[in-house]
Amino acid sequence: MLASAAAAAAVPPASTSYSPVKPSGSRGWRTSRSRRAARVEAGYSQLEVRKVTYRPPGTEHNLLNEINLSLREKSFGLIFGRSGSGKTTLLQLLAGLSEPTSGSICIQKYDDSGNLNGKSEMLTSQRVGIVFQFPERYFLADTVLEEVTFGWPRQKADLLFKEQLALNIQNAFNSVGLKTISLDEDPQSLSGGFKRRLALAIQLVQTPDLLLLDEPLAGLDWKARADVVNLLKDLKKHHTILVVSHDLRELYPQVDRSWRMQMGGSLKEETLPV
Ligand SMILES: Nc1ncnc2c1ncn2[C@@H]1O[C@H](COP(=O)(O)OP(=O)(O)OP(=O)(O)O)[C@@H](O)[C@H]1O
Repeated sequence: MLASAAAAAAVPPASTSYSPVKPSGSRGWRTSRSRRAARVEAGYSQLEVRKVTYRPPGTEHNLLNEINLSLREKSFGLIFGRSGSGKTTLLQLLAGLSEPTSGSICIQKYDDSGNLNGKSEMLTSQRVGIVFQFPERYFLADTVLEEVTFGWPRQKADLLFKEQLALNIQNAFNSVGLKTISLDEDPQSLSGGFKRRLALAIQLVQTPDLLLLDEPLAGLDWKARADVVNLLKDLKKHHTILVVSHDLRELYPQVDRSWRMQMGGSLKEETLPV
């Protein structure tokens, strides 16, 4: 079954319907204003991490210390640094998997002149998609469709909701270049590059505003690496992407801003040493 043709037909039956779509009021970098108003509004939004410190519960040392970072929408940020410096820990905070000990993570709107436009909004986990290192190791389902919808809360859904879900699947598969694969295929039978595409699609179905990727090229052969880099180049046109990686040279052309995570958990903006 082709993804583009099959998405609607493949939507789960009513008895096991899914709820992947976030409440409309909290979606997008948009503020709480109406969608129509947002469309005519100029300006831009950016992710702002302000003085974030993190100390795991029950421990005595901070893993992250007063982290500041801002990333404008539809741009590509990269965090690099030595192993164990705290890069993944920061991604986990941004994804809402753990909470900062102090500081805030929010979205701030600006007008065209760079002046604040309204209050900042806390970044909620529903607005973030995260792809962990070696995501294919966590594939559990027997088919691509089940993998994409796996873990979604199950509840009664109306036809409109199902149509939206089918559309989200179709859009996600189109944007990662998977529109020709069969939704019945075993995810483990896909090539290395296609598995990474699938992992991205799984996140994109939920229409996140911020996409976090931990070592997206790790473990891939040269061809698949080039494939994923090209994909990220395309995704950047419509998404805000923050990557943690040691593969600086390959990602360099896509990078708008970069930071070095230093041992001791402080972050410093720095151009890539390539
Ligand atoms: N909950 C925790 N409690 C105590 N220490 C932790 C906890 N989580 C992570 N650490 C430690 O924090 C440090 C930072 O880990 P993290 O995985 O964020 O580093 P990293 O920069 O992403 O490393 P790598 O490049 O190897 O992936 C490590 O020494 C790790 O063992």
